[in-house]
Amino acid sequence: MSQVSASAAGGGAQAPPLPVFRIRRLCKTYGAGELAVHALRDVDLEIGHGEFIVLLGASGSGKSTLLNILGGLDTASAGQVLFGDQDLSAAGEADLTEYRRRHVGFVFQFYNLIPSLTVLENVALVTDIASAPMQAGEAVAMVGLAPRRDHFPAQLSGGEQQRVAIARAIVKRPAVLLCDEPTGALDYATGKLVLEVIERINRELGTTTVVITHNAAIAGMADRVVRLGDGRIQSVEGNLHKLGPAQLAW
Ligand SMILES: Nc1ncnc2c1ncn2[C@@H]1O[C@H](COP(=O)(O)OP(=O)(O)OP(=O)(O)O)[C@@H](O)[C@H]1O
Repeated sequence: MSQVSASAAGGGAQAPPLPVFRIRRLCKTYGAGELAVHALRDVDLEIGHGEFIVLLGASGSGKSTLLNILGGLDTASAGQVLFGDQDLSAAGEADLTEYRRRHVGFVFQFYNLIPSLTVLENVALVTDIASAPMQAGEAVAMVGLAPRRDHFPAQLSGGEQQRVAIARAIVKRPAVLLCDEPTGALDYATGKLVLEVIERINRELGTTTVVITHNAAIAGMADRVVRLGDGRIQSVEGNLHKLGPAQLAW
């Protein structure tokens, strides 16, 4: 995976980051015949190393489908998705499982923590299947929950549980962090705290990050904002001046 982990060697400050993902004419169709749903139609996109992408679009526009294909949870019907030099669109189930384990952290709207395990244990669980994880305690500290590491999920607020889910996603030092509505179940202030954690991980670990949201204000945090509509890319816009979560208002 040298193409993914390398920086833009010798490229100078203006060089664009090396692509982590190269998506070409990606199509995803669910079902067949009259019942066919064209969730993605000819999507072309490159996502650079360390980029923070916000994915916007109406309900049903294909955001989760794209994220799931990037994360190896779903497969393309046509077209190509390259992760570095690995062709995810040609990968079998075993290779996709290995890809997810090694390279991808997922954060969903609902936290899916194991209720009978403490914060630290929920995070440590993942380190067994990772090749070069950080210490579980380090990941818990990164999301600001060191004082709560021995608490159980039921003893935590929604935002704290989401931060545990983020610690679990990043403890294996994934190349890619994929977040599907990470603040969807949270109130304003808590949502901002969670966005701060995601932004910090992107900045400090250089983790390429894709965040799906219905909240257009979050777009201010992105390097680039990708809008989907009816399975197609409607626009891709760069932010010259990224905003921190504290500067966002909605
Ligand atoms: N497993 C599936 N079987 C059939 N159709 C599906 C399946 N998954 C998604 N779809 C359809 O594909 C289209 C895109 O769905 P997708 O979940 O990617 O949209 P989305 O933009 O993430 O929507 P939302 O914002 O509501 O989560 C929708 O029409 C959806 O109904």
